[in-house]
Order: sequence, then C-alpha cells, then structure tokens
Amino acid sequence: MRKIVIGSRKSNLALTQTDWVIDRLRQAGIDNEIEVKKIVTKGDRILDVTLSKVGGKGLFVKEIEQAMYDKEIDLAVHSMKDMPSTMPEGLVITSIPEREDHRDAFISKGNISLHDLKEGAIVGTSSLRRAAQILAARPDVTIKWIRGNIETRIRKLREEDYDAIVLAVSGLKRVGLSEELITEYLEPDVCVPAVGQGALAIECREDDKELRDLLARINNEYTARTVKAERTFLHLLEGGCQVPIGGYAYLENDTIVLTALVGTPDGKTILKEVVRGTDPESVGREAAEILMKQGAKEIIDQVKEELDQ
Ligand SMILES: NCc1[nH]cc(CCC(=O)O)c1CC(=O)O
Repeated sequence: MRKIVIGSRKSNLALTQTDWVIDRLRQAGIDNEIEVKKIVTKGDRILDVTLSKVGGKGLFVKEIEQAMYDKEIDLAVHSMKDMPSTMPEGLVITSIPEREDHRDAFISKGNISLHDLKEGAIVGTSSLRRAAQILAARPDVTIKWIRGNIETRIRKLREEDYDAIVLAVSGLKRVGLSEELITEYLEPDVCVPAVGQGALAIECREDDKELRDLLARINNEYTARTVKAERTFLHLLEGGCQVPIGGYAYLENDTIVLTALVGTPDGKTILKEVVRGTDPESVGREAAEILMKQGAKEIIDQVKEELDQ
C-alpha cells in the first residue's frame, strides 16, 4: 500500500484542517501510511500588507501546488474560500468533505451586537466583502484593516482600539477557540459569506487515479453540489477575495438555494439575489447573469482599478 504525503501550511488552522481530513480518511477505512509535510507560503510571509493588494487568493496555494507538480507531496488540504475559481493545469479539487459552519462571526468588546454598536465604533476586518456588508448595515461605523491569523485577530481586539471584529465561525472552531467568544452569528441575510466558506478543498494531481479513488470516499455530495453553485457564480464574475463578492448555497429538499452578492467596498451599493434550481452550474450562472445585468461587472472593474493604483 502506498504512502500518502499531505502538504500543509504551517499555520494552526492549516494543520488542524489537515488533521481533520486525516481523521476522516481513517474513519473511511483508509489505513495507508500518511505523512504531513509543512510548507511556508508567500502568503504566510507577507502578513503585514493588505491581502487584496498583494495578489489575494493564489498566494497561499501556489507553493503547495508546485510541491504537488514536483511530486514532493500527493495532496493538499485548503480552505475552499482561498482557492482561485480556476484550477491550474493538471491539478483538481478531487474531494470536498462536509462543510463546517458557513457563517461569519461578529465578536465585540462587551458583547454588543452589530445593531447596538455606538456610532463611529471601529470594526476590524481585512475583507472587502465583510467591510461592504458591515457598512451597509451600519454606515456610521469605521472599518479598520486587521491582519494576522485568527488567534492574532482575537488578541488585537482585546489589546487594540477595535470595538469589534468579524471572522469565520469555521476558522474559530477549527483552531479550538470557544464559540462563547462570538457575540452574534451573522446569517447570510446580514452578511453573505465568502464562496466556499467553511468548506475544505482536497487537491491532488489529476492523473493520480489511485489516490482520487481513495479521496472520493470522504467527498460530501451536499457540500460539493452547493459549493459548485457558489464557485460557478464566482468564476463567472472573475472574482478573487480582492473584490466584495459573496455566495452561499444550501439545499431545500433537492433544490439548490443560492444567495449571491456583489457590493462596493463602502457598502453603498449592494447587489444581492437568491436563485433556485437543481443544476449547480445553471444556478451559479443565473445568479451571475442577474447580478451582471444589475451592474456587478462595473463594480468589480472599478474595485480592481482602485486596487491597482
Ligand atoms: N481569509 C483567511 C481564512 N481562510 C480560511 C479561513 C477560515 C474560514 C473557512 O474555513 O472558510 C480564514 C479565516 C477567516 O476568514 O476568518
């Protein structure tokens, strides 16, 4: 039986996610030897610059993908939301396990809800998507960029002048922090999560048939179908995390219900639609077409132009 080598970033979140996948593989009866190889990515090295300005998504995955081409590793576990919407030649997302909580968490000093924050309160996020939606709900608050891993951001809330921060519930749970820290779960009607938020992507070489057959055992059809709708939408809008785009889909019986969002970073314009259907790609495409008709492309092009300056 062949040994399986998994490449992982060194962050607590990445290693936890990798361990979680290994647990799933074991539960699925896969008892091959498994080795974890730690890789430091460019994204881990440039933590002091706004993520959107240094190239966004690709940053965390590129070096891991090179290791896969070089056969130093066989597979990698990523946060789905960090995956670019197009895959590089020869690599595939072969399996999508069951999704963790998809929501964003609002965490404030003194447990004050988003609605009850005082005027001018400082909310920390480095996501344009979160900034847009927080400002749409509360135009009177100030967004202040915050960087660093989940643990760092929690510490900065405590030690610096932030009144609140927003981060993914899934990330918080995965690094072992208590959900008691959370003031408020932001449902998609308040804050549409990032496409793929809470889900993992297991990536491997396209031609590694033997490994793909093993990994298929931990694919979750519900998550795979809904994430497919979200990513089709993202792909058609050519969005990375450098533009305020959100997408979340769930199933109602067999119907996919996709909430799709594009907004301006100041939150003054929010385009948001709910699309239903059974075929994930059609649902994603329909959402993209509707938002495009409402001016989504113009918003995205303008945000990209501003970032380039
Ligand atoms: N942007 C960084 C990032 N990438 C993945 C997660 C964890 C969330 C997930 O599992 O999707 C986080 C932290 C966050 O958004 O607060």
